[in-house]
Amino acid sequence: MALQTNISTSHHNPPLHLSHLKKSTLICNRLFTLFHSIALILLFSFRISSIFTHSKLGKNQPFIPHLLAFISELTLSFIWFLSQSFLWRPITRTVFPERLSDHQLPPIDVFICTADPRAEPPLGVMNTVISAMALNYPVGKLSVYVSDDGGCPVTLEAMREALKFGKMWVPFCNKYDVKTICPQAYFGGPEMGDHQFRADRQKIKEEYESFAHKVTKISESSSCVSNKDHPAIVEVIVDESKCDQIKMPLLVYVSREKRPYHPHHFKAGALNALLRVSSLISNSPYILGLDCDMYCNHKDSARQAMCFHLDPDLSSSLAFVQFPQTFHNLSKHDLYESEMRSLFKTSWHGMDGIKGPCLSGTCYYLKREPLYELPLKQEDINLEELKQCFGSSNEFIRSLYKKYNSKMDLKKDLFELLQETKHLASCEYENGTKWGNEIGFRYLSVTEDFFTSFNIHCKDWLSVYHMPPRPSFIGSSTTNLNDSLIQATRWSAGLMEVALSRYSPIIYGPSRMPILQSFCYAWLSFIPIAFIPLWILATIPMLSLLNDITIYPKVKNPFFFVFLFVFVSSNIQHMREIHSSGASLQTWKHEQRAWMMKGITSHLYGSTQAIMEKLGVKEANFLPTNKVMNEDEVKLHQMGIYNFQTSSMFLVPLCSLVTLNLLAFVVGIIRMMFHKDHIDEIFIQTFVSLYITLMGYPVLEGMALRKDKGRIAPMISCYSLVFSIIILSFGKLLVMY
Ligand SMILES: O=c1ccn([C@@H]2O[C@H](COP(=O)(O)OP(=O)(O)O[C@H]3O[C@H](CO)[C@@H](O)[C@H](O)[C@H]3O)[C@@H](O)[C@H]2O)c(=O)[nH]1
Ligand SMILES: [Mn+2]
Repeated sequence: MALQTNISTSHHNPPLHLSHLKKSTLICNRLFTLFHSIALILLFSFRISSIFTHSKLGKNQPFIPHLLAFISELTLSFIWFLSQSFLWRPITRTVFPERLSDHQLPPIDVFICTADPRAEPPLGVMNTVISAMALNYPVGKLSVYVSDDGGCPVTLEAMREALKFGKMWVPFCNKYDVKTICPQAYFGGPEMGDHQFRADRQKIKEEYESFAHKVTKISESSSCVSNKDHPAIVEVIVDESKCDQIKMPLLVYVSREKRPYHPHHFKAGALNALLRVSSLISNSPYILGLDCDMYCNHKDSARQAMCFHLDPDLSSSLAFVQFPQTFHNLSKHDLYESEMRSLFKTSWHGMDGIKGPCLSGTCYYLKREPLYELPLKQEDINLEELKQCFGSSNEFIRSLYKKYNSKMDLKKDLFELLQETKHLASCEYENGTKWGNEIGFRYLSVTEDFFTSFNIHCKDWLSVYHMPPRPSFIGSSTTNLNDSLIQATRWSAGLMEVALSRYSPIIYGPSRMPILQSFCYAWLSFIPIAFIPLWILATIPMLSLLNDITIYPKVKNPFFFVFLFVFVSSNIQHMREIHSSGASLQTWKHEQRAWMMKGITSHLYGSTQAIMEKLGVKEANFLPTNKVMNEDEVKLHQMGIYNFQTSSMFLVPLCSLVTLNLLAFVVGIIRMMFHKDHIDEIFIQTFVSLYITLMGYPVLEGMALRKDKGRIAPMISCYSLVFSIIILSFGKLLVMY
């Protein structure tokens, strides 16, 4: 297919990167937005007139159901409207890293966060560490920091082993130009090459196995647990067993001080401690942020990122280069939408065409500078003021104005330096400073990536999204309903914390960034409010049907086609998006289902959590997702069968709503059969119930047909029955108003 592309280049000669804009997609998107908007305006006009004339509708036409239906339509339209900003100007990019020479490359500090050795097995974390050390980058310009929020001695011990193994692994990767630089992933792949290579590969494989065995063994010990009460630990890992012939990136272990009752601000707190500690040790101007399960899968990602960071036209205003998150454990039926396709394959490209994608927590190359707001001119520098802002450490403040440290001074003052870093990683250090509020990663929300990113963009920084054909980073995604819903609840809470704060993008954004960009951020922060229309649509049409109330236009009414158009057009838009990101139509079904399931449960609970935090009745919480695989679970996941082993809090609403809609559908059909003249009136409502029943079919199957471990337990079905009765009695109230 011939693509009409608009290419814009950087002014480096020859260019370091190109960006492509597909004009045809752009025109198509905008026309679509136009037609859909017109349909929505017509739909509102129907609603408004039917609400205002409801008194004329007769005694069977109460007001509340119409009002609720209108609220659901308004909310959905609002979300839809904001989401159009992502389709305004999507772009893609190409880079030419071979045009950069080694001496140009700036130093990079890699930050790897881990929090819980039980949920995040140390062997997996070490694979990430090793893959980062094997990046194709000048050795002296790469430092790897591990933040261990678990404060676990096993992680430290594992790092010593990782450095030893790394000394064999990195030369092997260099010698054979190995692409998969994460050992675990590499040995899971095919083996190709000549005799010499096979022999070397076999040798290094044995070394890896022995390393993996050691780490697994120490991970089984009773000391492999989280410690929530300990002083700061900072250690530069050195390998004494071999002389220092093989140069390796600097490897540093950091576990900030933890005390019960002292708020530690989860991952953002860990990252800020790393920012300070690393500034005394290597102080590189760029940071590669990684979650502990996200290994480097492309040795050139750092060089690719530098194609943007070193472009003379872009450099001074570019805050970060974001790569997509990709996952090794997806199933071809992505039941729980763990792939986050819409974000990484659509939304981020869209934002990239405005002022850049949102920071995504991991897989980013971020400049240090946007996290600090420093007085740039020498005469503006006031030490006291700086201390109030950045804390009491003179050493740290000096680092702010210093170029990165070379390894030379490091050896000399290591002891003193480490003392100071412990002070920087202590609980007390941030007291009374601006850390987490105006500098560093922000604490307001448990989705620290989202909120920090919003702050950076508000200050007019740019970002870039780069999605090379070979994934640069690969991690593990959630593979069961329970983990997915818990994770979605945390995200919902985090996003709503921002949406409900004074930094709400819809209010705080427009004066500080292009309007379309603030719409993108607003859309992201308002994702959770989808619970409102979803709950309404799952209950009101169904209850109205059961209680003889008509809330949608009759088939003969011209507005019927407006509703039909809106429904069909929004789904076609979704399908078109899926198609253009290369996924199959199955994905449409799975994404619709996941959206409904998460909307009914996670978004509701997350929003409630955020509201309770706002009222001061509950504290924020960050439960790391589980990265340990269970064989039965993996099987179900690969076969595309839902695993309903989760709490009743999640299951009961789902079971009740699906069953009630099935009931309503049956009642609707019976009524249509016996009173042909009713078809006209109840057609849409019956259809809504059918649609929800079909979307919820796996739930019905889980309740009634399945016998395996992943089914829905009979006890849950009993609770659901009780809950359904409550909903039905609520329906009786509706009729009255
Ligand atoms: O108190 C904490 C909690 C978590 N983490 C680390 O944060 C990372 C992300 O946590 P994970 O449990 O994997 O959460 P996910 O939901 O998978 O993470 C997504 O969402 C987070 C925000 O909620 C972002 O920070 C992540 O980058 C993004 O991948 C992991 O490396 C954890 O070790 C900490 O360092 N300290
Ligand atoms: Mn994760």
